Amino acid sequence: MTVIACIDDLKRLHRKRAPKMFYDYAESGSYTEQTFRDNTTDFQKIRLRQKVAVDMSNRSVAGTMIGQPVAMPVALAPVGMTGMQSADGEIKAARAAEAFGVPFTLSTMSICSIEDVAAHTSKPFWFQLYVMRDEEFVDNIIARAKAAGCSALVLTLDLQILGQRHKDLKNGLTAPPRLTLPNIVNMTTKPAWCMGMLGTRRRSFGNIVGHAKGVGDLSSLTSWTNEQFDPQLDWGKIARLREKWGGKMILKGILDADDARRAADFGADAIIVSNHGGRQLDGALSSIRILPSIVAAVKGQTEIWLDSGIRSGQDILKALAMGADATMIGRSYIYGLGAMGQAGVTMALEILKKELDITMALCGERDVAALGRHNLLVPKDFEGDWV
Ligand SMILES: Cc1cc2nc3c(=O)[nH]c(=O)nc-3n(C[C@H](O)[C@H](O)[C@H](O)COP(=O)(O)O)c2cc1C
Ligand SMILES: O=C(O)C(=O)c1ccccc1
Repeated sequence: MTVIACIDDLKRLHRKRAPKMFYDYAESGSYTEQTFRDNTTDFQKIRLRQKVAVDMSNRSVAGTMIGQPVAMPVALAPVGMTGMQSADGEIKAARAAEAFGVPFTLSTMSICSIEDVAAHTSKPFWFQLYVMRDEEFVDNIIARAKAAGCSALVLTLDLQILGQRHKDLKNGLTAPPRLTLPNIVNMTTKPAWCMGMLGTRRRSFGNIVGHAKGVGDLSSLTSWTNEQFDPQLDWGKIARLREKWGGKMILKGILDADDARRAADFGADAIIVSNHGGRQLDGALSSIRILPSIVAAVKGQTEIWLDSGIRSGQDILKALAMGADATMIGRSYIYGLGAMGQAGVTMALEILKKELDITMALCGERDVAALGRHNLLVPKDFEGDWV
């Protein structure tokens, strides 16, 4: 029996158990992967201030996100093709999140459809929207998310055109996912994954097949995305989308203080400081490094959440202490899913919560709401002197 102690252990198992093309898809950053690497290494540059001889009983890591109670300030970020990491992956992840008490976000590019996930969960989840050129499709998917009872719309703004990930190109990753011979050969070495996939009919984009124009065409992820996604998305369109949706709206992919101000003035219920896990603009700063400038610009006007690079409870604590109101995780739960299905997602959440709680105690804090810069040792030049 392998003991799973940390997220990295789940990552190793994910790599072993899922087909190379899908593990690579999850583990990729765009181009040189500089931003992808910075996301994790920048967290490591921040250190923690130990405090002793303070009462550490009765601790709580619970909080709220857009008014909804959460077991810890962590939500599952939208991840496309989750259902290729493990059969029916979106349903498994949503169920694990629901049982744990944290929000789940379903991607537009999911394998299980909105209706599939709604049928297999009992609490509302959030829906992430990618704005397509086909307006009828967009209207329709918003209506479907409403009908399924989704309690927030997460509008992603940083991927109207796809940053190239070299591994996907080399592995021949297509949209929707189809198998080439080398990929089939690799899959024969992943028997549990194959059994899972043979046991489900959910193997294509569940929200899209039969809904979006041209979706039947088999092309690379890059060309397909660029054909489907609306390159004209701007603040005017965002306002019209909010009218159509009529509920809570979260803007994802903010990485600039001026954009954050614009989003706050717009009245976003939350913004997600994110570089898409290093998968889009290679060369952008890590989320944790840009966070202080965004906190300075809009703290208190809208909730500020952060994702990109969180791999431990210590990282969550650092993000909160740097001024984020909450966090999101992508790969940290995807590794769990690829390693052990629903139980692996639960395990990832348990690991993060335990790490967050213990680290908080060692910092002399009893409540995540009390975390702040006083808990951190940040190098003087951390934010950098960029001009
Ligand atoms: C495999 C993969 C697929 C993703 N798909 C989507 C998506 O469909 N929609 C979206 O808004 N973000 C997507 N993201 C970005 C995540 O929501 C999130 O911003 C990112 O994973 C955070 O970085 P982390 O993986 O280091 O936690 C994806 C990320 C990964 C790793
Ligand atoms: O891979 C991604 O990061 C992503 O968001 C995406 C983009 C196009 C299709 C599927 C997922």
